[in-house]
Amino acid sequence: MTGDLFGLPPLPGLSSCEALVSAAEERLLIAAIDATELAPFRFQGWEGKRLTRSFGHSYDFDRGRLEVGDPMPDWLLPYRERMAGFAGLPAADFVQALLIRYDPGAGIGWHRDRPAFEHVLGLSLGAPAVMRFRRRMAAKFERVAVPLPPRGAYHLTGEARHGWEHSIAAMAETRWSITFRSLASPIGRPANADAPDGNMI
Ligand SMILES: O=C(O)CCC(=O)C(=O)O
Ligand SMILES: [Fe+2]
Repeated sequence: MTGDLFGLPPLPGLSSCEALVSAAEERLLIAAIDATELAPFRFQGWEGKRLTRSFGHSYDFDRGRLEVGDPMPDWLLPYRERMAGFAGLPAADFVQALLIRYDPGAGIGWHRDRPAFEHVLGLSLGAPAVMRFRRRMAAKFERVAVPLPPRGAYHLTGEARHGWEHSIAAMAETRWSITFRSLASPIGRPANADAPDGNMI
């Protein structure tokens, strides 16, 4: 575990870990994600290029509210345990799992994760990527770029989670990710607290 993000300027609230899973586990996880029915991310009638599937509590961007979907499959649970351990938090707090496949040309636009969630844990598989962070400071944006190496994990909380937007540029090669999120409060927040503040497409 490191807070220094491979030598880049630290972003308070962001910590990362270079190899949370082995190459063999990475292959199994990619196969398990590909064996799961994924669908293009939907946002208020728009379709994104990345393919996603969530389990447990999920935020429905079309309806603008938190919903409870299918339970997490068993193969995800040991990884939820390991990632929560890396963050020093109880695994059971992570009530949402999100699987994403970014094929070439797919990325994720500038956004903050929905306020219904608090801690965000991410695991990167496949092609390396860069997570870009920005926040508006007076007239210009302050920016930080954080490498997301395959098999590495990151934990977003505090300032990095709430004070900055993040995005991933369109991928040239396929990347898969697994994200676990905890709820901001035991019952989440009202849907009307969740007005979108970024382009999720
Ligand atoms: O793919 C990732 O690691 C990040 C995904 C993300 O930012 C999100 O789903 O909110
Ligand atoms: Fe995000």
